[in-house]
Amino acid sequence: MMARTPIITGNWKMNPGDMASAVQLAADVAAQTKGLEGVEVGIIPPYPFVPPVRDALKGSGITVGAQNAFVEDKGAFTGAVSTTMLLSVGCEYVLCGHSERRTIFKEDNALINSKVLKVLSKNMRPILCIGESKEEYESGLNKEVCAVQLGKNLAGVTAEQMKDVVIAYEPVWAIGTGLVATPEVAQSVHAYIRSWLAGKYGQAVADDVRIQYGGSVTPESVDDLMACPDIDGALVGGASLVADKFARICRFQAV
Ligand SMILES: O=C[C@H](O)COP(=O)(O)O
Repeated sequence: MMARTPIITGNWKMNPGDMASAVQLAADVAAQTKGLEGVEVGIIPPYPFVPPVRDALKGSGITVGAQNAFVEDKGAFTGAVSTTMLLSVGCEYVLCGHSERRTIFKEDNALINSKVLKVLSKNMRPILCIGESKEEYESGLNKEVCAVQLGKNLAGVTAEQMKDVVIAYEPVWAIGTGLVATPEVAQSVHAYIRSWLAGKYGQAVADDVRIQYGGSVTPESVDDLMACPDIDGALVGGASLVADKFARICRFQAV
């Protein structure tokens, strides 16, 4: 098994409110993570801010990704943005299946699967977000829900392609609520996800896939989460909008 390089990404969602603030935030994150080694740090801004954020991060080693992509390359698809366009402005990865896309924008598993395959076909990396709702969690169905999403969203993805896939386990009840999953709960689901991947692709492939945790990650919670053997990074929302908080998360101290 290769050592898995931890990956911390900041999903800015529909924030901050203007380009100047976005550039400032990116510059502050770059300054405050300077010299950091052994971890991949990424920022996932709204579409219009991708090129200026990319420029503000130049030389920092921080990568840039996109929050969404459409499955066609170009044409009459008003409001859509293609993977080709994202690649041309320097995006290295694309979030697929974020719960806000699943619920607010009604994306179903088949569409998410098409997006994962499209992103991979462009040699970009999908960050596939999965996770259960509060009701499903309370009914003890978290692993079953993840298994269904993995099966449907990774349909047609080969073992060879899995080296470019990052999975983000994001329990919906933990997103933006301050209710971070305990390290025990998160580790147990991450271990389950890895065993599911081993069942489909073999243990060697599963051992190399990075699995992020997402949902109310803060400087206070990151160290204990990152100390878990199957937690390989964090997908950070709210705390990624505050440079010193995000930088501290990137400097997690797993013991
Ligand atoms: O993509 C990020 C997640 O939705 C987590 O968001 P949050 O850190 O604000 O809970």
